[in-house]
Amino acid sequence: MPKVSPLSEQDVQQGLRELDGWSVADGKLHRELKFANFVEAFGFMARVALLAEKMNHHPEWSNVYNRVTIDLVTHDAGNAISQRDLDLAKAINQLLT
Ligand SMILES: C[C@H](O)[C@H](O)[C@H]1CNC2=NC(N)=NC(=O)C2=N1
Repeated sequence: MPKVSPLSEQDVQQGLRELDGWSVADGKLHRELKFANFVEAFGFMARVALLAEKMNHHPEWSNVYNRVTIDLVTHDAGNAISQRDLDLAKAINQLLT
């Protein structure tokens, strides 16, 4: 039994409407970001890392020079998208404003 409820497809689509820059790819909330340089990209990642730790919800992500690719999925929901993913995506977007 998953410890966290997966969201319905409809709830995911509804959530996406309020999340600029995010899509669903391979069943995960997905966003690709490009920064001016590596320091900007890694600085962003450091801020997201603190946020993720505070929210106890952690991204799958990668960095190549000035690009950061983020995938959000909930392992405790059987690797489905849950409200925790929408909440983290929203908090990440707020960091970018
Ligand atoms: C024990 C701890 O609460 C869990 O392992 C948390 C930590 N971070 C997590 N992050 C993600 N992405 N999914 C989870 O299910 C999850 N679970």
